Amino acid sequence: MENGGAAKKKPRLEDGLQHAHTVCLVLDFGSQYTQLIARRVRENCIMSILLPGDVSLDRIQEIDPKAIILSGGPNSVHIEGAPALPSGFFEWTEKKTIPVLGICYGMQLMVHTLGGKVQTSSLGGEYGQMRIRTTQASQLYSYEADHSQLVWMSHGDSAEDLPADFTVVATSEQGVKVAIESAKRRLYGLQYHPEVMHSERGNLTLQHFLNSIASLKADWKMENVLEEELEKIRRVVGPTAHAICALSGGVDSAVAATLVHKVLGDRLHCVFVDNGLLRLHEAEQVMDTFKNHLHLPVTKVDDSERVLGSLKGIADPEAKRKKIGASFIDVFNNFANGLEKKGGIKPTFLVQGTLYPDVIESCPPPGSHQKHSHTIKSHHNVGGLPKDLQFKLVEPLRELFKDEVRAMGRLPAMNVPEPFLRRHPFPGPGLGVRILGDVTQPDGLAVLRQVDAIFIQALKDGGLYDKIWQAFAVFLPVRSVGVQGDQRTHSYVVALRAVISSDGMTADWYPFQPEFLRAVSTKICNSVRLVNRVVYDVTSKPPGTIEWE
Ligand SMILES: Nc1ncnc2c1ncn2[C@@H]1O[C@H](COP(=O)(O)OP(=O)(O)OP(=O)(O)O)[C@@H](O)[C@H]1O
Ligand SMILES: O=c1[nH]c(=O)c2[nH+]cn([C@@H]3O[C@H](COP(=O)(O)O)[C@@H](O)[C@H]3O)c2[nH]1
Ligand SMILES: NC(=O)CC[C@H](N)C(=O)O
Ligand SMILES: [Mg+2]
Repeated sequence: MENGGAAKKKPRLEDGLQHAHTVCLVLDFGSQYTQLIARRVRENCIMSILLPGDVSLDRIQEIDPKAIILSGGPNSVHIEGAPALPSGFFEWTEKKTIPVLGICYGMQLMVHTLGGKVQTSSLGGEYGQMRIRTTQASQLYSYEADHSQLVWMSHGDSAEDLPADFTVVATSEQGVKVAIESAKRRLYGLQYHPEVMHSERGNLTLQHFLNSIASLKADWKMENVLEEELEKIRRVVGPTAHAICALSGGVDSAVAATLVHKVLGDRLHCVFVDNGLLRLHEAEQVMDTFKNHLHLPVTKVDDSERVLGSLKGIADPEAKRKKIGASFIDVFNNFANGLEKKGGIKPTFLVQGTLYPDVIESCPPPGSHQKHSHTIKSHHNVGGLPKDLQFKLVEPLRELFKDEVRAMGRLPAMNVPEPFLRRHPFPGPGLGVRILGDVTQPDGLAVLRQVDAIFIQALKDGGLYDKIWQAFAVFLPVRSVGVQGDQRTHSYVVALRAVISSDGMTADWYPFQPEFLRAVSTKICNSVRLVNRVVYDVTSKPPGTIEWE
Protein backbone atom coordinates (compact mmCIF):
# COMPACT_ATOMS: atom_id res chain seq x y z
CA MET A 1 0.00 0.00 0.00
CA GLU A 2 1.12 3.56 -0.74
CA ASN A 3 2.53 5.06 2.41
CA GLY A 4 4.14 8.35 1.58
CA GLY A 5 7.65 7.02 2.13
CA ALA A 6 7.14 6.46 5.86
CA ALA A 7 7.74 2.74 5.65
CA LYS A 8 10.09 2.40 8.61
CA LYS A 9 8.61 4.46 11.37
CA LYS A 10 4.99 5.24 10.78
CA PRO A 11 3.17 7.45 13.26
CA ARG A 12 0.86 5.91 15.79
CA LEU A 13 -2.84 6.66 15.95
CA GLU A 14 -4.82 6.98 19.16
CA ASP A 15 -5.65 3.27 19.12
CA GLY A 16 -2.05 2.23 18.79
CA LEU A 17 -2.33 1.59 15.08
CA GLN A 18 -0.18 3.02 12.36
CA HIS A 19 -1.02 5.67 9.85
CA ALA A 20 0.13 5.68 6.27
CA HIS A 21 -1.03 9.12 5.14
CA THR A 22 0.79 12.41 4.98
CA VAL A 23 -0.47 14.16 8.09
CA CYS A 24 -1.14 17.79 8.86
CA LEU A 25 -1.41 18.10 12.62
CA VAL A 26 -3.88 20.60 14.04
CA LEU A 27 -3.17 21.63 17.63
CA ASP A 28 -6.27 22.77 19.47
CA PHE A 29 -6.16 25.79 21.77
CA GLY A 30 -9.92 25.90 22.21
CA SER A 31 -11.22 27.81 19.21
CA GLN A 32 -14.79 27.14 18.17
CA TYR A 33 -13.38 26.69 14.68
CA THR A 34 -10.78 24.00 15.35
CA GLN A 35 -13.00 21.32 13.82
CA LEU A 36 -13.40 23.47 10.79
CA ILE A 37 -9.63 23.73 10.32
CA ALA A 38 -9.36 19.93 10.44
CA ARG A 39 -12.15 19.63 7.86
CA ARG A 40 -10.65 22.22 5.53
CA VAL A 41 -7.38 20.30 5.51
CA ARG A 42 -9.22 17.08 4.63
CA GLU A 43 -11.21 18.82 1.93
CA ASN A 44 -7.85 19.51 0.33
CA CYS A 45 -7.17 15.73 0.30
CA ILE A 46 -4.75 15.85 3.20
CA MET A 47 -5.23 13.83 6.36
CA SER A 48 -5.57 15.97 9.49
CA ILE A 49 -5.19 14.83 13.07
CA LEU A 50 -6.45 17.01 15.87
CA LEU A 51 -4.71 16.98 19.25
CA PRO A 52 -4.94 19.19 22.33
CA GLY A 53 -2.45 22.06 22.23
CA ASP A 54 -0.58 20.94 25.33
CA VAL A 55 0.21 17.46 23.98
CA SER A 56 3.78 16.26 24.56
CA LEU A 57 6.49 16.78 21.99
CA ASP A 58 7.05 13.00 21.97
CA ARG A 59 3.47 12.45 20.87
CA ILE A 60 3.82 15.07 18.13
CA GLN A 61 6.99 13.42 16.92
CA GLU A 62 5.26 10.04 16.81
CA ILE A 63 2.58 11.46 14.53
CA ASP A 64 5.36 12.64 12.23
CA PRO A 65 3.38 15.57 10.75
CA LYS A 66 4.55 17.25 7.58
CA ALA A 67 2.84 20.53 8.52
CA ILE A 68 1.31 21.90 11.72
CA ILE A 69 -1.51 24.38 12.27
CA LEU A 70 -2.05 26.06 15.65
CA SER A 71 -5.71 26.93 16.24
CA GLY A 72 -7.21 30.05 17.77
CA GLY A 73 -8.52 30.10 21.31
CA PRO A 74 -10.30 32.17 23.93
CA ASN A 75 -7.23 32.84 26.09
CA SER A 76 -4.66 35.61 26.11
CA VAL A 77 -1.05 34.45 25.84
CA HIS A 78 0.22 36.89 28.45
CA ILE A 79 -2.13 35.69 31.16
CA GLU A 80 -0.69 33.23 33.65
CA GLY A 81 -1.68 29.65 32.94
CA ALA A 82 -2.64 30.35 29.31
CA PRO A 83 -2.22 27.22 27.17
CA ALA A 84 1.27 26.89 25.74
CA LEU A 85 3.15 24.65 23.36
CA PRO A 86 5.40 21.88 24.71
CA SER A 87 8.92 23.12 25.32
CA GLY A 88 11.30 22.64 22.45
CA PHE A 89 8.44 22.75 19.93
CA PHE A 90 9.80 25.43 17.59
CA GLU A 91 13.40 24.20 17.92
CA TRP A 92 12.15 20.87 16.65
CA THR A 93 9.97 22.18 13.80
CA GLU A 94 12.79 24.46 12.63
CA LYS A 95 15.34 21.66 12.74
CA LYS A 96 13.01 19.40 10.78
CA THR A 97 11.92 22.31 8.51
CA ILE A 98 8.26 21.56 9.26
CA PRO A 99 6.14 24.59 8.35
CA VAL A 100 3.88 25.88 11.12
CA LEU A 101 0.86 28.13 10.59
CA GLY A 102 -0.52 29.91 13.65
CA ILE A 103 -4.10 31.15 13.44
CA CYS A 104 -5.27 33.92 15.79
CA TYR A 105 -4.31 32.66 19.29
CA GLY A 106 -1.96 30.28 17.47
CA MET A 107 -0.19 33.23 15.81
CA GLN A 108 -0.07 35.13 19.11
CA LEU A 109 1.39 32.07 20.82
CA MET A 110 4.07 31.82 18.13
CA VAL A 111 5.02 35.47 18.60
CA HIS A 112 4.98 35.24 22.40
CA THR A 113 6.93 31.97 22.60
CA LEU A 114 9.65 33.21 20.27
CA GLY A 115 10.31 36.44 22.18
CA GLY A 116 7.97 38.93 20.47
CA LYS A 117 5.29 40.96 22.26
CA VAL A 118 1.52 40.40 22.26
CA GLN A 119 -0.74 42.92 23.94
CA THR A 120 -4.36 43.78 24.32
CA SER A 121 -4.54 45.91 21.24
CA SER A 122 -4.22 49.64 21.79
CA LEU A 123 -6.11 49.96 18.51
CA GLY A 124 -9.10 48.05 19.92
CA GLY A 125 -10.42 44.57 19.09
CA GLU A 126 -11.50 43.47 15.64
CA TYR A 127 -14.60 41.31 15.43
CA GLY A 128 -16.38 40.28 12.25
CA GLN A 129 -15.59 40.83 8.62
CA MET A 130 -12.71 43.28 7.96
CA ARG A 131 -10.56 44.33 5.03
CA ILE A 132 -6.83 43.64 5.06
CA ARG A 133 -4.08 44.66 2.65
CA THR A 134 -0.74 43.01 1.87
CA THR A 135 2.30 45.17 2.52
CA GLN A 136 4.86 43.23 0.50
CA ALA A 137 5.35 40.10 -1.56
CA SER A 138 5.57 37.00 0.63
CA GLN A 139 5.57 33.23 0.77
CA LEU A 140 2.30 33.19 2.65
CA TYR A 141 0.36 34.74 -0.20
CA SER A 142 0.77 34.07 -3.84
CA TYR A 143 -0.04 37.70 -4.66
CA GLU A 144 1.92 40.92 -4.51
CA ALA A 145 1.87 43.96 -2.25
CA ASP A 146 -1.28 46.06 -1.95
CA HIS A 147 -3.66 43.20 -2.58
CA SER A 148 -6.79 43.60 -0.49
CA GLN A 149 -9.27 40.99 0.73
CA LEU A 150 -12.08 40.56 3.23
CA VAL A 151 -11.34 38.30 6.20
CA TRP A 152 -13.12 37.20 9.37
CA MET A 153 -11.54 38.36 12.61
CA SER A 154 -12.27 37.73 16.25
CA HIS A 155 -9.54 39.04 18.49
CA GLY A 156 -8.77 41.55 21.22
CA ASP A 157 -5.01 40.96 21.45
CA SER A 158 -2.47 41.76 18.74
CA ALA A 159 1.18 41.21 17.98
CA GLU A 160 3.04 44.43 18.75
CA ASP A 161 6.71 43.36 18.34
CA LEU A 162 7.69 40.43 16.18
CA PRO A 163 10.37 37.83 16.97
CA ALA A 164 13.68 37.75 15.08
CA ASP A 165 13.48 37.12 11.34
CA PHE A 166 9.73 37.82 11.08
CA THR A 167 8.19 40.35 8.71
CA VAL A 168 4.69 41.78 8.45
CA VAL A 169 3.04 40.78 5.19
CA ALA A 170 -0.45 42.21 5.70
CA THR A 171 -2.16 44.71 7.96
CA SER A 172 -5.76 45.57 8.74
CA GLU A 173 -7.26 48.99 8.07
CA GLN A 174 -6.49 49.82 11.70
CA GLY A 175 -2.85 48.94 11.18
CA VAL A 176 -2.92 45.65 13.12
CA LYS A 177 -0.38 43.05 11.96
CA VAL A 178 -2.68 40.43 10.52
CA ALA A 179 -0.26 38.27 8.53
CA ILE A 180 3.36 37.62 9.42
CA GLU A 181 6.04 35.20 8.33
CA SER A 182 9.58 34.06 8.71
CA ALA A 183 10.22 32.21 5.47
CA LYS A 184 13.65 31.25 6.78
CA ARG A 185 12.22 29.59 9.91
CA ARG A 186 9.19 28.20 8.03
CA LEU A 187 6.82 29.97 10.44
CA TYR A 188 3.63 31.77 9.37
CA GLY A 189 0.90 33.57 11.28
CA LEU A 190 -2.58 34.83 10.47
CA GLN A 191 -4.47 36.98 12.95
CA TYR A 192 -7.73 36.23 11.12
CA HIS A 193 -9.57 32.95 10.54
CA PRO A 194 -8.91 31.56 7.04
CA GLU A 195 -11.01 28.49 7.88
CA VAL A 196 -14.36 30.31 8.03
CA MET A 197 -16.42 30.96 4.93
CA HIS A 198 -16.55 34.70 5.58
CA SER A 199 -12.81 34.99 4.83
CA GLU A 200 -13.18 35.33 1.08
CA ARG A 201 -9.77 33.91 0.12
CA GLY A 202 -9.26 31.92 3.31
CA ASN A 203 -9.43 28.50 1.76
CA LEU A 204 -7.03 29.54 -1.00
CA THR A 205 -4.56 30.69 1.63
CA LEU A 206 -4.85 27.39 3.50
CA GLN A 207 -4.44 25.49 0.24
CA HIS A 208 -1.38 27.55 -0.58
CA PHE A 209 0.10 26.75 2.85
CA LEU A 210 -0.57 23.03 2.48
CA ASN A 211 0.30 22.58 -1.18
CA SER A 212 2.92 25.19 -2.01
CA ILE A 213 4.63 26.01 1.28
CA ALA A 214 4.48 22.58 2.93
CA SER A 215 4.40 20.67 -0.42
CA LEU A 216 2.12 18.04 1.13
CA LYS A 217 1.08 15.09 -0.92
CA ALA A 218 -2.70 15.13 -1.43
CA ASP A 219 -3.19 11.45 -0.55
CA TRP A 220 -6.26 11.63 1.72
CA LYS A 221 -8.68 9.98 -0.65
CA MET A 222 -11.58 7.86 0.44
CA GLU A 223 -10.22 4.88 -1.52
CA ASN A 224 -6.98 5.05 0.45
CA VAL A 225 -8.77 5.55 3.73
CA LEU A 226 -10.88 2.48 3.04
CA GLU A 227 -7.88 0.39 2.13
CA GLU A 228 -6.06 1.55 5.21
CA GLU A 229 -9.00 0.74 7.50
CA LEU A 230 -9.30 -2.75 5.99
CA GLU A 231 -5.62 -3.31 6.59
CA LYS A 232 -5.94 -2.12 10.21
CA ILE A 233 -8.82 -4.51 10.84
CA ARG A 234 -6.83 -7.40 9.37
CA ARG A 235 -3.97 -6.60 11.69
CA VAL A 236 -6.00 -5.96 14.83
CA VAL A 237 -8.64 -8.67 14.62
CA GLY A 238 -6.34 -11.26 13.07
CA PRO A 239 -7.28 -14.37 11.10
CA THR A 240 -9.44 -16.23 13.61
CA ALA A 241 -11.18 -13.90 16.09
CA HIS A 242 -14.92 -13.23 15.88
CA ALA A 243 -16.69 -9.89 16.31
CA ILE A 244 -20.20 -8.74 16.98
CA CYS A 245 -21.48 -5.65 15.23
CA ALA A 246 -24.11 -3.31 16.61
CA LEU A 247 -26.31 -2.48 13.63
CA SER A 248 -28.96 0.24 13.95
CA GLY A 249 -30.29 0.69 10.43
CA GLY A 250 -28.45 4.04 10.31
CA VAL A 251 -25.73 5.01 7.90
CA ASP A 252 -22.75 4.79 10.25
CA SER A 253 -23.23 1.23 11.38
CA ALA A 254 -24.24 0.09 7.87
CA VAL A 255 -20.97 1.45 6.48
CA ALA A 256 -18.94 0.10 9.41
CA ALA A 257 -20.51 -3.37 9.08
CA THR A 258 -19.98 -3.51 5.31
CA LEU A 259 -16.36 -2.56 5.79
CA VAL A 260 -15.62 -5.03 8.56
CA HIS A 261 -17.53 -7.80 6.78
CA LYS A 262 -15.07 -7.55 3.89
CA VAL A 263 -12.34 -8.76 6.24
CA LEU A 264 -14.20 -10.99 8.67
CA GLY A 265 -16.91 -12.57 6.52
CA ASP A 266 -18.70 -15.21 8.61
CA ARG A 267 -16.78 -14.17 11.68
CA LEU A 268 -18.95 -11.05 11.90
CA HIS A 269 -22.20 -11.43 13.88
CA CYS A 270 -24.62 -8.51 13.62
CA VAL A 271 -27.18 -7.58 16.25
CA PHE A 272 -29.96 -5.02 16.08
CA VAL A 273 -31.52 -3.92 19.35
CA ASP A 274 -35.12 -2.87 19.79
CA ASN A 275 -34.80 -0.89 23.01
CA GLY A 276 -38.41 0.27 23.00
CA LEU A 277 -37.32 3.75 21.90
CA LEU A 278 -37.59 3.23 18.16
CA ARG A 279 -40.00 5.05 15.83
CA LEU A 280 -43.29 3.74 14.42
CA HIS A 281 -42.77 0.30 12.79
CA GLU A 282 -39.02 0.98 12.74
CA ALA A 283 -37.87 -2.42 13.99
CA GLU A 284 -39.72 -4.31 11.24
CA GLN A 285 -38.69 -1.83 8.55
CA VAL A 286 -35.04 -1.94 9.54
CA MET A 287 -34.97 -5.74 9.60
CA ASP A 288 -36.56 -5.76 6.12
CA THR A 289 -33.97 -3.34 4.77
CA PHE A 290 -31.18 -5.49 6.18
CA LYS A 291 -32.63 -8.56 4.53
CA ASN A 292 -33.39 -7.00 1.16
CA HIS A 293 -30.43 -4.70 0.77
CA LEU A 294 -27.52 -5.35 3.09
CA HIS A 295 -27.36 -9.15 2.80
CA LEU A 296 -25.74 -9.58 6.18
CA PRO A 297 -27.19 -11.96 8.75
CA VAL A 298 -28.65 -9.87 11.56
CA THR A 299 -30.20 -11.01 14.82
CA LYS A 300 -32.90 -8.81 16.30
CA VAL A 301 -33.05 -8.62 20.08
CA ASP A 302 -36.16 -7.19 21.70
CA ASP A 303 -35.02 -5.54 24.91
CA SER A 304 -37.84 -3.00 25.05
CA GLU A 305 -39.59 -4.12 28.21
CA ARG A 306 -36.41 -4.21 30.25
CA VAL A 307 -35.15 -0.82 28.99
CA LEU A 308 -38.45 0.96 29.50
CA GLY A 309 -38.73 -0.62 32.96
CA SER A 310 -35.31 0.68 33.90
CA LEU A 311 -36.17 4.20 32.72
CA LYS A 312 -39.28 4.61 34.88
CA GLY A 313 -39.10 7.80 36.92
CA ILE A 314 -35.84 9.05 35.40
CA ALA A 315 -36.09 12.58 34.03
CA ASP A 316 -32.48 13.77 33.97
CA PRO A 317 -31.13 13.64 30.39
CA GLU A 318 -27.66 12.38 31.25
CA ALA A 319 -29.09 9.76 33.64
CA LYS A 320 -31.39 8.55 30.84
CA ARG A 321 -28.47 8.34 28.42
CA LYS A 322 -26.36 6.37 30.89
CA LYS A 323 -29.16 3.84 31.50
CA ILE A 324 -29.87 3.37 27.79
CA GLY A 325 -26.15 3.05 27.05
CA ALA A 326 -25.71 0.42 29.75
CA SER A 327 -28.64 -1.60 28.40
CA PHE A 328 -27.03 -1.74 24.95
CA ILE A 329 -23.95 -3.26 26.54
CA ASP A 330 -26.05 -5.82 28.44
CA VAL A 331 -27.57 -6.92 25.14
CA PHE A 332 -24.18 -7.18 23.45
CA ASN A 333 -22.82 -9.26 26.35
CA ASN A 334 -25.82 -11.61 26.32
CA PHE A 335 -25.67 -11.93 22.57
CA ALA A 336 -21.98 -12.84 22.67
CA ASN A 337 -22.50 -15.29 25.52
CA GLY A 338 -25.37 -16.87 23.56
CA LEU A 339 -23.10 -17.40 20.55
CA GLU A 340 -20.58 -19.07 22.80
CA LYS A 341 -23.16 -21.36 24.38
CA LYS A 342 -24.79 -22.29 21.07
CA GLY A 343 -21.90 -22.51 18.69
CA GLY A 344 -18.77 -22.41 20.82
CA ILE A 345 -17.85 -19.05 19.29
CA LYS A 346 -16.57 -16.41 21.65
CA PRO A 347 -16.55 -12.99 19.97
CA THR A 348 -13.87 -10.76 21.41
CA PHE A 349 -14.49 -7.61 19.37
CA LEU A 350 -17.38 -5.15 19.17
CA VAL A 351 -17.82 -3.18 15.94
CA GLN A 352 -19.56 0.19 16.29
CA GLY A 353 -20.29 2.99 13.83
CA THR A 354 -18.80 5.65 16.07
CA LEU A 355 -17.91 8.94 14.33
CA TYR A 356 -15.59 11.79 15.18
CA PRO A 357 -18.36 14.12 16.43
CA ASP A 358 -19.64 11.39 18.80
CA VAL A 359 -16.18 11.33 20.37
CA ILE A 360 -15.79 15.10 20.51
CA GLU A 361 -19.18 15.69 22.15
CA SER A 362 -18.89 12.83 24.62
CA CYS A 363 -15.37 13.20 25.87
CA PRO A 364 -13.19 15.95 24.54
CA PRO A 365 -9.53 15.03 24.64
CA PRO A 366 -7.89 15.70 28.00
CA GLY A 367 -6.08 19.03 27.95
CA SER A 368 -8.36 20.45 25.28
CA HIS A 369 -8.93 24.09 26.06
CA GLN A 370 -12.12 24.23 24.10
CA LYS A 371 -15.01 26.28 25.30
CA HIS A 372 -16.84 23.04 24.50
CA SER A 373 -14.43 20.97 26.48
CA HIS A 374 -17.33 20.04 28.67
CA THR A 375 -19.17 16.83 28.03
CA ILE A 376 -22.04 18.18 25.96
CA LYS A 377 -23.83 14.84 26.07
CA SER A 378 -22.65 11.27 26.54
CA HIS A 379 -23.22 9.50 23.25
CA HIS A 380 -24.20 5.98 24.25
CA ASN A 381 -21.47 4.44 22.12
CA VAL A 382 -18.64 6.49 23.63
CA GLY A 383 -19.18 8.14 27.01
CA GLY A 384 -21.72 5.48 27.99
CA LEU A 385 -19.36 2.51 27.72
CA PRO A 386 -18.39 0.69 30.93
CA LYS A 387 -14.75 0.57 32.04
CA ASP A 388 -14.74 -3.23 32.14
CA LEU A 389 -16.16 -3.76 28.63
CA GLN A 390 -15.58 -7.40 27.69
CA PHE A 391 -14.88 -6.54 24.04
CA LYS A 392 -12.13 -4.74 22.26
CA LEU A 393 -13.61 -2.01 20.08
CA VAL A 394 -13.40 -1.85 16.31
CA GLU A 395 -14.49 1.60 15.17
CA PRO A 396 -13.29 2.13 11.62
CA LEU A 397 -15.13 5.46 11.24
CA ARG A 398 -13.93 7.04 14.48
CA GLU A 399 -11.96 9.75 12.71
CA LEU A 400 -14.55 10.64 10.08
CA PHE A 401 -17.42 13.10 9.81
CA LYS A 402 -20.77 11.87 8.54
CA ASP A 403 -20.43 13.34 5.05
CA GLU A 404 -17.10 11.51 4.78
CA VAL A 405 -18.79 8.29 5.91
CA ARG A 406 -21.45 8.70 3.24
CA ALA A 407 -18.71 9.25 0.65
CA MET A 408 -17.03 6.06 1.81
CA GLY A 409 -20.31 4.13 1.60
CA ARG A 410 -20.74 5.30 -2.01
CA LEU A 411 -17.36 3.99 -3.16
CA PRO A 412 -17.84 1.23 -5.74
CA ALA A 413 -15.90 -1.14 -3.52
CA MET A 414 -18.44 -0.58 -0.72
CA ASN A 415 -21.66 -0.04 -2.62
CA VAL A 416 -23.72 0.49 0.52
CA PRO A 417 -27.38 0.71 -0.54
CA GLU A 418 -28.81 4.21 -0.92
CA PRO A 419 -31.62 3.68 1.64
CA PHE A 420 -28.93 3.55 4.34
CA LEU A 421 -26.83 6.39 2.97
CA ARG A 422 -29.75 8.78 2.60
CA ARG A 423 -31.32 8.08 5.95
CA HIS A 424 -31.39 10.92 8.45
CA PRO A 425 -29.30 10.24 11.54
CA PHE A 426 -31.22 8.70 14.41
CA PRO A 427 -29.47 8.58 17.78
CA GLY A 428 -28.93 5.31 19.64
CA PRO A 429 -30.94 6.55 22.66
CA GLY A 430 -33.75 7.11 20.16
CA LEU A 431 -37.01 8.64 21.30
CA GLY A 432 -35.45 8.68 24.77
CA VAL A 433 -33.82 11.98 23.80
CA ARG A 434 -36.96 13.31 22.13
CA ILE A 435 -39.28 13.06 25.11
CA LEU A 436 -38.49 15.68 27.69
CA GLY A 437 -38.54 14.20 31.17
CA ASP A 438 -39.57 10.62 32.00
CA VAL A 439 -39.69 8.52 28.82
CA THR A 440 -42.36 6.31 30.30
CA GLN A 441 -44.78 9.15 31.13
CA PRO A 442 -48.30 8.35 29.96
CA ASP A 443 -48.91 8.99 26.23
CA GLY A 444 -45.34 10.12 25.52
CA LEU A 445 -44.07 7.35 23.24
CA ALA A 446 -47.42 6.67 21.54
CA VAL A 447 -48.08 10.33 20.72
CA LEU A 448 -44.52 11.00 19.61
CA ARG A 449 -44.45 8.00 17.26
CA GLN A 450 -47.60 9.12 15.47
CA VAL A 451 -46.55 12.75 15.15
CA ASP A 452 -43.07 11.84 13.95
CA ALA A 453 -44.45 9.49 11.30
CA ILE A 454 -46.79 12.17 9.92
CA PHE A 455 -44.01 14.75 9.77
CA ILE A 456 -41.48 12.46 8.06
CA GLN A 457 -44.06 11.19 5.56
CA ALA A 458 -44.95 14.80 4.69
CA LEU A 459 -41.27 15.55 4.05
CA LYS A 460 -40.99 12.55 1.76
CA ASP A 461 -44.22 13.40 -0.07
CA GLY A 462 -43.08 16.99 -0.51
CA GLY A 463 -39.65 16.00 -1.88
CA LEU A 464 -37.97 17.64 1.10
CA TYR A 465 -36.49 14.66 2.96
CA ASP A 466 -33.19 14.66 1.06
CA LYS A 467 -32.73 18.40 1.42
CA ILE A 468 -32.67 18.14 5.19
CA TRP A 469 -29.94 16.75 7.44
CA GLN A 470 -32.31 15.55 10.12
CA ALA A 471 -35.96 16.05 11.00
CA PHE A 472 -38.07 14.76 13.85
CA ALA A 473 -40.76 15.53 16.39
CA VAL A 474 -40.35 16.16 20.11
CA PHE A 475 -42.81 15.39 22.88
CA LEU A 476 -43.12 18.11 25.51
CA PRO A 477 -44.49 17.17 28.91
CA VAL A 478 -46.87 20.14 28.94
CA ARG A 479 -50.49 20.62 28.05
CA SER A 480 -52.21 23.75 26.88
CA VAL A 481 -55.81 24.80 26.35
CA GLY A 482 -57.27 24.54 22.88
CA VAL A 483 -60.60 24.40 21.15
CA GLN A 484 -61.57 21.59 18.83
CA GLY A 485 -65.11 21.02 17.56
CA ASP A 486 -66.39 23.75 19.88
CA GLN A 487 -65.05 21.82 22.83
CA ARG A 488 -62.35 22.87 25.22
CA THR A 489 -59.28 20.66 25.06
CA HIS A 490 -56.32 20.45 27.39
CA SER A 491 -53.82 18.54 25.30
CA TYR A 492 -50.15 18.12 24.55
CA VAL A 493 -47.77 20.42 22.69
CA VAL A 494 -45.37 18.83 20.21
CA ALA A 495 -42.38 20.48 18.59
CA LEU A 496 -41.08 19.82 15.10
CA ARG A 497 -37.40 20.19 14.32
CA ALA A 498 -35.67 20.11 10.92
CA VAL A 499 -32.08 21.20 10.42
CA ILE A 500 -29.50 21.53 7.72
CA SER A 501 -25.90 20.74 8.55
CA SER A 502 -22.81 19.32 6.93
CA ASP A 503 -21.51 17.26 9.83
CA GLY A 504 -23.84 17.66 12.81
CA MET A 505 -21.34 19.89 14.64
CA THR A 506 -23.21 23.06 13.73
CA ALA A 507 -26.70 23.27 12.28
CA ASP A 508 -29.34 25.71 11.16
CA TRP A 509 -33.12 25.28 11.12
CA TYR A 510 -34.72 24.58 7.78
CA PRO A 511 -36.82 27.43 6.34
CA PHE A 512 -40.02 25.61 5.33
CA GLN A 513 -42.67 27.36 3.26
CA PRO A 514 -45.52 28.38 5.60
CA GLU A 515 -47.94 26.23 3.54
CA PHE A 516 -45.93 23.12 4.35
CA LEU A 517 -45.93 23.83 8.09
CA ARG A 518 -49.62 24.67 7.99
CA ALA A 519 -50.50 21.39 6.29
CA VAL A 520 -48.39 19.29 8.67
CA SER A 521 -49.73 21.03 11.74
CA THR A 522 -53.31 20.54 10.60
CA LYS A 523 -52.73 16.89 9.84
CA ILE A 524 -51.15 16.28 13.25
CA CYS A 525 -53.90 18.00 15.23
CA ASN A 526 -56.61 16.30 13.17
CA SER A 527 -55.23 12.81 13.45
CA VAL A 528 -53.37 12.58 16.74
CA ARG A 529 -55.83 12.74 19.56
CA LEU A 530 -54.21 14.36 22.61
CA VAL A 531 -52.29 16.95 20.56
CA ASN A 532 -53.77 20.40 20.06
CA ARG A 533 -50.66 22.49 19.43
CA VAL A 534 -47.66 22.19 17.13
CA VAL A 535 -44.59 24.45 17.32
CA TYR A 536 -41.59 24.66 15.00
CA ASP A 537 -38.10 25.02 16.50
CA VAL A 538 -36.18 27.98 15.02
CA THR A 539 -32.94 27.53 16.98
CA SER A 540 -29.59 26.89 15.37
CA LYS A 541 -26.76 24.81 16.89
CA PRO A 542 -25.19 26.52 18.73
CA PRO A 543 -26.82 27.72 20.96
CA GLY A 544 -29.18 24.71 20.81
CA THR A 545 -28.18 21.16 19.98
CA ILE A 546 -29.94 19.16 17.29
CA GLU A 547 -31.77 16.83 19.68
CA TRP A 548 -34.00 18.03 22.54
CA GLU A 549 -33.44 16.47 25.90
N1 LIG B 1 -30.79 0.02 17.89
C1 LIG B 1 -29.48 -0.27 17.81
N2 LIG B 1 -29.08 -1.56 17.76
C2 LIG B 1 -27.77 -1.88 17.69
N3 LIG B 1 -26.79 -0.97 17.67
C3 LIG B 1 -27.13 0.32 17.72
C4 LIG B 1 -28.48 0.74 17.79
N4 LIG B 1 -28.50 2.08 17.80
C5 LIG B 1 -27.21 2.48 17.74
N5 LIG B 1 -26.36 1.44 17.70
C6 LIG B 1 -24.89 1.46 17.67
O1 LIG B 1 -24.41 2.73 18.10
C7 LIG B 1 -23.68 3.37 17.05
C8 LIG B 1 -23.89 4.85 17.09
O2 LIG B 1 -25.23 5.16 16.77
P1 LIG B 1 -25.54 6.30 15.72
O3 LIG B 1 -26.98 6.57 15.76
O4 LIG B 1 -24.57 7.41 15.91
O5 LIG B 1 -25.08 5.67 14.36
P2 LIG B 1 -25.95 4.97 13.26
O6 LIG B 1 -27.24 4.61 13.84
O7 LIG B 1 -25.16 3.86 12.69
O8 LIG B 1 -26.07 6.08 12.17
P3 LIG B 1 -26.95 7.37 12.25
O9 LIG B 1 -26.13 8.39 13.03
O10 LIG B 1 -27.08 7.74 10.85
O11 LIG B 1 -28.21 7.07 12.92
C9 LIG B 1 -24.18 2.73 15.80
O12 LIG B 1 -23.29 2.89 14.74
C10 LIG B 1 -24.36 1.31 16.24
O13 LIG B 1 -23.11 0.66 16.27
O1 LIG C 1 -25.56 7.59 18.07
C1 LIG C 1 -25.82 8.58 18.67
N1 LIG C 1 -25.83 8.43 19.98
C2 LIG C 1 -26.16 9.42 20.79
O2 LIG C 1 -26.15 9.23 22.00
C3 LIG C 1 -26.48 10.67 20.15
N2 LIG C 1 -26.85 11.86 20.64
C4 LIG C 1 -27.03 12.69 19.57
N3 LIG C 1 -26.78 12.04 18.45
C5 LIG C 1 -26.82 12.57 17.09
O3 LIG C 1 -25.64 13.34 16.90
C6 LIG C 1 -25.92 14.53 16.14
C7 LIG C 1 -25.61 15.76 16.95
O4 LIG C 1 -26.53 15.79 18.00
P1 LIG C 1 -26.77 16.97 19.02
O5 LIG C 1 -26.65 18.26 18.26
O6 LIG C 1 -28.11 16.75 19.57
O7 LIG C 1 -25.69 16.82 20.03
C8 LIG C 1 -27.40 14.43 15.77
O8 LIG C 1 -27.45 13.85 14.49
C9 LIG C 1 -27.98 13.53 16.83
O9 LIG C 1 -29.13 12.84 16.42
C10 LIG C 1 -26.43 10.79 18.78
N4 LIG C 1 -26.10 9.75 18.04
N1 LIG D 1 -9.92 33.98 18.26
C1 LIG D 1 -8.80 33.94 18.94
O1 LIG D 1 -8.00 33.02 18.81
C2 LIG D 1 -8.64 35.01 19.97
C3 LIG D 1 -7.29 35.06 20.59
C4 LIG D 1 -7.25 35.96 21.82
N2 LIG D 1 -8.09 35.43 22.83
C5 LIG D 1 -7.68 37.39 21.43
O2 LIG D 1 -8.74 37.83 21.83
O3 LIG D 1 -6.97 38.05 20.76
MG1 LIG E 1 -28.47 5.88 14.63
